[in-house]
Amino acid sequence: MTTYIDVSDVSKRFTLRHNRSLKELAVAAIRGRDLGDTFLALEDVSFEVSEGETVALLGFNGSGKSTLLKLISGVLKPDVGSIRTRGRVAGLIEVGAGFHPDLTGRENVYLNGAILGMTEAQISASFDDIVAFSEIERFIDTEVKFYSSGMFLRLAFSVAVHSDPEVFLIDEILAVGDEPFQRKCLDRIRSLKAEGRTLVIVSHDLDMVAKLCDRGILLERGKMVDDSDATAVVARMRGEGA
Ligand SMILES: Nc1ncnc2c1ncn2[C@@H]1O[C@H](COP(=O)(O)OP(=O)(O)OP(=O)(O)O)[C@@H](O)[C@H]1O
Repeated sequence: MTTYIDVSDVSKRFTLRHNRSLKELAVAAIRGRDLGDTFLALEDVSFEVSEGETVALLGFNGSGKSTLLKLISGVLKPDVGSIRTRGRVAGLIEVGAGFHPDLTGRENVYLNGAILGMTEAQISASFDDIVAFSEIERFIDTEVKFYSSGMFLRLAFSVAVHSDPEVFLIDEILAVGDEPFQRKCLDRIRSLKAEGRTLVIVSHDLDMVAKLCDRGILLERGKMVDDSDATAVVARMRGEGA
């Protein structure tokens, strides 16, 4: 099986900012001390994802799931280690990311499609389908700064699925969609899975991920503590045995 995502010995540290008084800053400068408090969000994480696998990134709040997804999508770079992906990667990670607020929905479809590697001709050919799937026809010529978070999600999800990605990364954002749209997204995700696309999903909806995903990777305070069957990892999170 071809490897589509290769995460190798990855660590990511963030600097936490604090408000300091001028005096504290001056003393630190004179003594040559760094006031930056750093936080290790991911520590030595390694795994590979093969073509056609559906992987859930699991863990409690702050365990590093979104950071890991951002690293895979290329939005963030690791401090240590390397990440390699193969084929077109479409990430639905932050609501509204990749959209320009002053452009209309229509213009943003072209912008987003281009970011996802589609040619102008491909976007034009899929444009009507993209808009129909999103169900925001009436607002397609409105500037997206007036969109609700659900409308952003609708358009972003629709462009991403029509960009024909080999690897699809989805963070919690489906949660901002209303129930009928969430159901429609899940149907589409299931058909991507059936087509053999590679999926990595972050969600706190444990029943959904256990049903949808083959494999679960469990993070605890930035460390990978389990990598097995999604149902088994979900059971472990719920304290139902290892
Ligand atoms: N840009 C940043 N600067 C500083 N700290 C950050 C930054 N991004 C994330 N963190 C910290 O890294 C840790 C992991 O965050 P992350 O969003 O990856 O967790 P998560 O597992 O997705 O959590 P949740 O379930 O709450 O969404 C958190 O403690 C968070 O505060």
